[in-house]
Amino acid sequence: MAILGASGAGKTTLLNVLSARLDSLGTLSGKVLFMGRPRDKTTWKRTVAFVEQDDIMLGYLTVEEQLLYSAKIRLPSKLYDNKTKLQRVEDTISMLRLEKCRDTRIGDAQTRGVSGGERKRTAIGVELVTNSQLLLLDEPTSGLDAFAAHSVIENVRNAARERDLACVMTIHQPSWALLNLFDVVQLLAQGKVYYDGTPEDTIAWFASIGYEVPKGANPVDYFITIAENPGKTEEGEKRIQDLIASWATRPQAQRASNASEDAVAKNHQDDSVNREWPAPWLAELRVLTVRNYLSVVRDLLPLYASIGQNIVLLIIIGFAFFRLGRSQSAVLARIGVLYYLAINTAFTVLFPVLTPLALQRALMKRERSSGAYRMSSFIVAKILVDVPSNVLRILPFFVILYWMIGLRANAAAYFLFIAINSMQVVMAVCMGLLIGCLSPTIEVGQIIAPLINVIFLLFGGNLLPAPPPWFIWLRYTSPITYVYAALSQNEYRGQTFDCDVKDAAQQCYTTGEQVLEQYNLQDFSIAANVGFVAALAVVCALLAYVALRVVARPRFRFI
Ligand SMILES: Nc1ncnc2c1ncn2[C@@H]1O[C@H](COP(=O)(O)OP(=O)(O)OP(=O)(O)O)[C@@H](O)[C@H]1O
Repeated sequence: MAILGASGAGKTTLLNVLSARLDSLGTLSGKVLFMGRPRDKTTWKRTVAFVEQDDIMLGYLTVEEQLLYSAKIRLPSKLYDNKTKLQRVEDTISMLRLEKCRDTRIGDAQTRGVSGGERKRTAIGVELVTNSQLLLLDEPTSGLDAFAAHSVIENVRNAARERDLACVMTIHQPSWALLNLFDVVQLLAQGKVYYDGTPEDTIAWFASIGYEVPKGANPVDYFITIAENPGKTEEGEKRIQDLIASWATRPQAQRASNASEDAVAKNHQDDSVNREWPAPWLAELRVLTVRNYLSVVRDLLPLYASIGQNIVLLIIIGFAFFRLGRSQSAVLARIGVLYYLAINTAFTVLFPVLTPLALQRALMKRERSSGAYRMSSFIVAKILVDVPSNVLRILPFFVILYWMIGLRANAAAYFLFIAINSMQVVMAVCMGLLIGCLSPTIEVGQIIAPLINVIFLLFGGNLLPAPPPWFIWLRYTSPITYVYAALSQNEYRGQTFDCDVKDAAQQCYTTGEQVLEQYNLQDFSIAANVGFVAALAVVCALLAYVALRVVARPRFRFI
């Protein structure tokens, strides 16, 4: 079925009402029946598949992978084993004529991928591969040339027939030939119907109420134009109201008979399986983790940027603090570089976590509107990929810097130094997740993230002489406090320094313990400090989960 109408006629709104995904306010009235029955709120999101106008896809995945992952998580495992899921992907690829581009990546603004028509057919395939009974498509042909548009509609029609799928789509200015591919066409103006029947009958109906298609004109354009009133004239408004009224009061002969009870009963499928999550938690986790992992290994630009960043930092920090000795100036330089390391990790990890979250979060919301997977598997999959990838990305920096600066030449201290910094990476990943999940948009997150870091660095070191009492909690919630203290204890404990100052009034540190005492870095042991960072990371991850449930929860409205 095609829904046609001028811009603003209410086509998208109608699809949103049918899918129950309407997120605007306003009153809804009327009835929505599916196969003669009211929609079941518990199964509807998995009964309906919706290809929205702005399809959200991961550009680094191939066409086949998009379909495969959709099948793996959205096809109910109770009805489809792995082999039948793969078969369904194969069938969908051939139905949508995607064989030629199955191994091509979708692409994005930076990298060219499949053509516009192939991208749209893939977006349709992602929905078609599922176990839904109704397929809704919002302007699947927009932005496509006539040939691509024709092939999309033809493929969808054949697939819908083969899968016995009810299919409703809005479509913008189709050619007459294209319109005739549909079984039913519905014309809308001001949210109301002014024609609903077969495409062939349109010409006769409009002629019968005085709108003969002018010679040479595209009938579709003509039928839409007569229901437009761009100048907001009284005459135009009257014409639209007449068109709506003529259809509402049409003779009985023109009324389509409602589906008979028999047909309803025959078509009614047992959809109790749609009440449950389609796949087990671990299967969801596996697919989402692999999908995230591929984003890291296929899009290498952030990795190259990070290698460049590490090289620049190594040159600057490594040579600025090169081979610190045992002099009094080296004692203070050590304190500076250890504090700097804690801050540097917090900043360099936050943004690589936040940036991809924008697309991932939008896609997750869309996929969860179809009841695809649990929120918990999304968060865990994100942590499972972001933590090791960020640790590995920064590890060479710590490994080399340690020796360049000439920190304590002791294997245990060296590995502990790497472990403490790695724990700080874990913390920064979880904090990035929390900020990304809490912010209404990722752009807002990118403003909040440095602000939070600046507050933490201010209260997490020795910058403030004594934090005001009502801000003391910031000192204990700042991960920098614990990382800085742990790194310092690891470096200073048991060390001795030369007292090489000439001025007798100047303080001289001869042992590392004196430094730790002076800078108040011994409140907790190294193990306790690392434990606090780990606990903060867990709290951030849990809060991220709660925040995501609130911010990115798909909303449904039923009438
Ligand atoms: N049945 C209705 N009753 C009242 N308001 C409606 C109705 N349908 C749509 N609207 C309102 O009309 C506006 C346009 O609707 P919508 O975006 O659905 O139009 P459209 O036909 O999809 O337009 P376009 O082709 O430009 O995407 C929206 O503000 C929507 O809230």
